[in-house]
Amino acid sequence: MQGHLQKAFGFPRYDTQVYFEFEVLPLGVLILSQELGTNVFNEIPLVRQLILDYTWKANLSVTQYIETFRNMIPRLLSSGRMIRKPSLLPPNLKPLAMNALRPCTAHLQSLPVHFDGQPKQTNKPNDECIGDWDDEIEEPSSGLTIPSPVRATPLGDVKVVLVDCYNVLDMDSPLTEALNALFPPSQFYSNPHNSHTDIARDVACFLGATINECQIQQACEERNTPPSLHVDIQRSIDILNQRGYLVSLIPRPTEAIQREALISISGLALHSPMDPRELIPSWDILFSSLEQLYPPLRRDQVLVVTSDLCSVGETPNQAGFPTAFMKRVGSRGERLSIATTASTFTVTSFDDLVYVLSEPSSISAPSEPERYYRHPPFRILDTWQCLSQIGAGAFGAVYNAIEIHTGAGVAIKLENASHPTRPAILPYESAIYAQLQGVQGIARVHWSGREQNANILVMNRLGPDLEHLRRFCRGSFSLKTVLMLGEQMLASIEEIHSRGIIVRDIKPENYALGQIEDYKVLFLFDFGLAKLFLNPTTGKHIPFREGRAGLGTPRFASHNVHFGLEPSRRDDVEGIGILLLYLLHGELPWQGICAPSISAKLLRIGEMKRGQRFTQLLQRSPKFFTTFFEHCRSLEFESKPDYVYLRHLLRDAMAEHGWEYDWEYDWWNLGEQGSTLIPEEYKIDMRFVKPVRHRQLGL
Ligand SMILES: Nc1ncnc2c1ncn2[C@@H]1O[C@H](COP(=O)(O)OP(=O)(O)OP(=O)(O)O)[C@@H](O)[C@H]1O
Repeated sequence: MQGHLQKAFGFPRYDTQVYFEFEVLPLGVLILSQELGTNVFNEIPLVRQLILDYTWKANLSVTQYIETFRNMIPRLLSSGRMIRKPSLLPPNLKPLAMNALRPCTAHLQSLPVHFDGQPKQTNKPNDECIGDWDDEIEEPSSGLTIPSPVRATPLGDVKVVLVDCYNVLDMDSPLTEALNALFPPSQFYSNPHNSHTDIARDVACFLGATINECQIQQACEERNTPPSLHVDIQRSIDILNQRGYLVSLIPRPTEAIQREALISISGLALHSPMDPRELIPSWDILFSSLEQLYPPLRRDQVLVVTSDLCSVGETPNQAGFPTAFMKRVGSRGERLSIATTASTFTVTSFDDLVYVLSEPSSISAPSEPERYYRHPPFRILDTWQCLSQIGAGAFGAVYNAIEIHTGAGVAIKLENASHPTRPAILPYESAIYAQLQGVQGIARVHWSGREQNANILVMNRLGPDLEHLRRFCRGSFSLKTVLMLGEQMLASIEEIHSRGIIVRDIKPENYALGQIEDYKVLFLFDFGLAKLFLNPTTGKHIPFREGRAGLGTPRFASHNVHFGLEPSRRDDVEGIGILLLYLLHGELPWQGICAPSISAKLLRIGEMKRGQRFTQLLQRSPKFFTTFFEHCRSLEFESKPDYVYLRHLLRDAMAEHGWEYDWEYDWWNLGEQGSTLIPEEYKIDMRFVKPVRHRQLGL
């Protein structure tokens, strides 16, 4: 998030203590922050970025309002027409937010990683079958489907229709009139598409401020205009009553005058078992009061109709109620209808609702919020907002997300936890990550677990991967960059091996640079094929086996793997050697060869790696590569590679050319204007990144 903002606006980098709280609430309140309280207008770029990322079109207009409203503020303040109010965020949200943020890595650490491969589970993958043993780029798998958390509830049993009062009343009408009286339209705002009253109202909500509420109220009272009812409400309530439904209200903060309007609706049961100042209803309290009034009552007999399905607090779905998400088409209410969680169905008016209740079979297509859940934006555990998809792998998808309460950028890997044919890999990968936490060059894991029907892994967001960068650097890297990268790869693989894990899938797509302060550090990710090579109890090495199916990516696999030998540490190290050759030359001799079948092709590549073509490749590469591969290929199956020796080879090559390990890769400092070859989407404004002294890799 921070990098993103820096990139987009040259926005100053925030220290980690600063955090933003934002939530889209029905009133259009967008962002509330303790830190922002006194200087909110400087944060407009932030808000705009949030809105862009959220892609909730509805709120784009709110930003426009804010920007326009800025100009009004000094006048309003000096005229005494505006006062500041404390945050509108209900206090009960804060503990919730903080709980969600509690670091969960402790839990991760306790996850068992089973000896010799994948975790013991019923749909346990066989490592023979999960191999990515195909050099071709595959189409991403057919998309992730995360079933709705609540099964479409048969509505035949519904007895109570619990309606959000914002769906009943046109809350805008009196305020619009009052504000019109207070601020003549021509005075502040000239955009014909938005009235100044909209601006004032929305920005007041946004700021947690009130535009001289007394005056507005006075103006409302003078006109004696309670909010009008949405046109379809009375007729629909009458029909529902006739059909035996009880129509009741979800209590919301309503002014006396609004309550008056509500009372005027015949057939609407008015009772407020909760404190109406609570923005988020407590469903338990609400239900128990309904239960007392209309016993016996089950939760699936209470249909909640709301235009606010933000996943703040417990959602009605989670509380066990069937839910109708009401998105009024063509009204201001449509703009403010927000759903980040699933509902049982969606309606656009009370007429629709009446129809659906009489014809429950008409609910066929999944409701809109379910689609939200599958396609960003959607939210996980009220803590991470998924903004866009950044990648898809064999297992599922990876999303670009932000941690809502800190603004930190994270990547979220998701897989369908109960795919009928595909085994679940992510819990296994999470356990591997847990084992590797703290290793330099391994992304920090924020949380992993299962939510609804998805396995989830939340980790630090990384920057461009090496394949991406190679293409941007015109196909290959300089020797100096290759050496610097190689040294980091060897340093991290040594630590990974020291924790009993072999990676078995070394490839440029699995190495990426970090972000923000780690922008020069190389990270290894994707441990879907990683494996424990030491038995954690006995410390014994996995047994040597032959006739194994291929695993990993053939282009970078060691020659042994092509001939069916069980991979071990030596194969990871050889994979790094092959990867370095690839980065240096931009290609490998076995790319694009033809063979009658895949197995013939794999055998052919293996032969090339053992034969003349490999020797020729080494001959046209710097000398140290020959020594590097001699060492790798002299290792026994269980031998520990001499990482220090290999790194010395790279260091010596650097020294030979008089280069220092200065972390200045090819993609930095090119050209006189300091232009870089970093892919556009990863560019960061270096003015806002503290100078980082990366720790020299010790030998
Ligand atoms: N921490 C991260 N930060 C940023 N992007 C990431 C992160 N993790 C994964 N990605 C992106 O998601 C893509 C897929 O992730 P990953 O490689 O872990 O999945 P996979 O299914 O194992 O992939 P493959 O099948 O290609 O091996 C990556 O290529 C990368 O672009």
